[in-house]
Amino acid sequence: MNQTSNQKLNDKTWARWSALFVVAFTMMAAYYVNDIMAPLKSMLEGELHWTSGEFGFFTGAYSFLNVFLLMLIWGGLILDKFGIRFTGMLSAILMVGGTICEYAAITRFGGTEEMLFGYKLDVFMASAGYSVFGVGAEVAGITVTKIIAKWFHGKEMALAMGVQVALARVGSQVAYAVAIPVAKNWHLDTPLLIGAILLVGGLVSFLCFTFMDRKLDRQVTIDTSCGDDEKFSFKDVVAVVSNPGFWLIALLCVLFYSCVFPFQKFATELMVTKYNVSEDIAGTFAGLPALGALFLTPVFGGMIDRRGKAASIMMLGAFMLICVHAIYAIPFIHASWVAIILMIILGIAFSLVPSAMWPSVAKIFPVKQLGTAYALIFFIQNIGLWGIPALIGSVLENYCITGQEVVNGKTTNLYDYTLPMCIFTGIAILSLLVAFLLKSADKQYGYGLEKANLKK
Ligand SMILES: C[C@H](N)C(=O)N[C@@H](CCCCN)C(=O)O
Repeated sequence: MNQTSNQKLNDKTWARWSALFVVAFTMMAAYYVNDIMAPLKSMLEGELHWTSGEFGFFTGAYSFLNVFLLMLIWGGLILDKFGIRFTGMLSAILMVGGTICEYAAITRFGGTEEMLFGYKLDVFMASAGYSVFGVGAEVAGITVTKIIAKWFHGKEMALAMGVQVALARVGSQVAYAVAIPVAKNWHLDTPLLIGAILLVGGLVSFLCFTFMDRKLDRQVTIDTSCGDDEKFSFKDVVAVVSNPGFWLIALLCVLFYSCVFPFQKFATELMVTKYNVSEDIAGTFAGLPALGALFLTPVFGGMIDRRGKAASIMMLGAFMLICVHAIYAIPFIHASWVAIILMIILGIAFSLVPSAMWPSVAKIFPVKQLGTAYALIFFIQNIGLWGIPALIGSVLENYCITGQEVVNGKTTNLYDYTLPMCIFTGIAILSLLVAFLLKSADKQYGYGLEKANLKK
């Protein structure tokens, strides 16, 4: 009896997993909206006359405010000052607001010739909305990591983090699979409208979480060690950036993710133009890495927990990435089955590296510096997520147009993707080099990355 009354809400399995699924739904909606415009690149070009450069600018806008206004750093500070409930709600509101702005840009001003600050009004406004959404999505990302740390402290924390990332991948995969069919059957803006509705659902679901979390806080003194330890402080910033492991993980993170997320944004068009995949299913192909990662991330996470070898696995993932991008770059291979197999291999790499990388952060830094480390790594990662799409879009527009085609009265460009794929291959080679340096640093500084997480 006494034992039951001392039990905190997160001691109950059903309660902590319900809390996880509730916040994971918000993140799933966020990942859907993050990826929903990518498969529509050619339609944006045909219907709204967006160039590849404009598409790249729009795609990179996700990270613009995070990088140039340091929003991830402020987000970290707000998270520590005002807590997970306030910050989570704030980020969900930013995601909804940004998406509504993006939707209004496309519906109200789509295809306009009006200019603002040297950009077409619709491109500028959609990018501004996507940028605000990006702040919400990234801050929500660190907030959810902290929520899991609080609710699963001393429990199945790694599994919970793996399940949350896996569920987020469902959002991505659905976005890639449905965007073109939905846009063709209804309107170009319908997939985004669905995203806005999902995000409102995500906001409501986060609101439900706040009630659960308030109840948890009201119960017998919750072990606050995790909350206090994760506070963002400038002393911790200095400690984190003085650690060589930080720079290697952050570099690997920016290089690896720059080869995956930005590549996926252009992959639908690559499938159609180079591998003659039908437009209706090209998005599903582009989303395959997310689908693979959905199943494999928890599996590889469990393997690494038991057997270790995280540094070697990051090297293997980076090597697989080089092979995938290098084969995509070969100009004379046009078989669609090759494209599918490469996407599956990319999915395996996309499961291997994150399931080894994120828990490694927890091995390199003490708990009190973890929140700071994650915020700074996300910040550096966002530099790549901003710069690489803009670079690829501009390269496509300036060097890769090979002709034009008219489909249903709408003119779109044809592109040769050899040069962009060579750029992705180059970045992947750098990521392997950094993964190798990380493995050497692990030997030198004894981070224990190759050791199993679970004690036998
Ligand atoms: C894009 C975002 N900054 C990111 O890196 N997301 C990761 C998951 C991070 C989980 C950290 N606990 C992803 O692989 O989607």
